[in-house]
Amino acid sequence: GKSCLLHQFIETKFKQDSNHTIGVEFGSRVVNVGGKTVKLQIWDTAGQERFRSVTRSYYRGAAGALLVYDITSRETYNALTDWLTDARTLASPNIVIILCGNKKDLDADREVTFLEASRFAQENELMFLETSALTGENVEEAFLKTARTILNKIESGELDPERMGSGIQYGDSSLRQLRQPRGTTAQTKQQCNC
Ligand SMILES: Nc1nc2c(ncn2[C@@H]2O[C@H](COP(=O)(O)OP(=O)(O)OP(=O)(O)O)[C@@H](O)[C@H]2O)c(=O)[nH]1
Repeated sequence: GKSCLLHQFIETKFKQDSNHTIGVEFGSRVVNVGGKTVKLQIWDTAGQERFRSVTRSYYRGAAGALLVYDITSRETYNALTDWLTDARTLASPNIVIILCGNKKDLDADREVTFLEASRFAQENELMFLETSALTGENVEEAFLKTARTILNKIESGELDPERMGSGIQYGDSSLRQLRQPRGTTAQTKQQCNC
């Protein structure tokens, strides 16, 4: 459901006749997160094993990741451990990961319970949501939750955007003050206006 989730997030509609992704595709959307304008650049990687060597090169420099399985397929759930290992070893150790149990609309065909997956998420320090790329349920939330958590980590100093491979780039140099206390930022702005 990766391509359909990305399409739903960017176009706000369900992608009919989605084919297997060849290698990697790309999408971006500008969003507002906590009053800040953020451009999210998203890589949609192929899930098929034959593309693994290509997709592995795209982990580096990612600030966040959506780890997706299909709630109607235990096989996709069982594969999560391998995908998670790849994400943690190939991306930054600070990477923010949200687990998405997709195809929430197909509850009658469910093979993985919400409780089981939320336990897995908790054990592995992942955020967790069940989504539906078909109805759009929780899709925006999944991307925005990831963006908000990344931004919070910058504000708390846990994540340094200036570090090589952080996956974050300021669009405007004044935003570098993101890590300063709120009062300081306002004061600096005032000084600039003089
Ligand atoms: N019912 C339902 N079907 C979905 C949903 N999301 C995706 N699908 C279907 O699941 C199939 C695979 O979706 P994709 O988004 O192409 O999956 P993918 O993860 O990008 O696949 P790869 O590129 O091969 O890794 C397609 O037939 C979609 O129509 C959903 O939320 N609900």
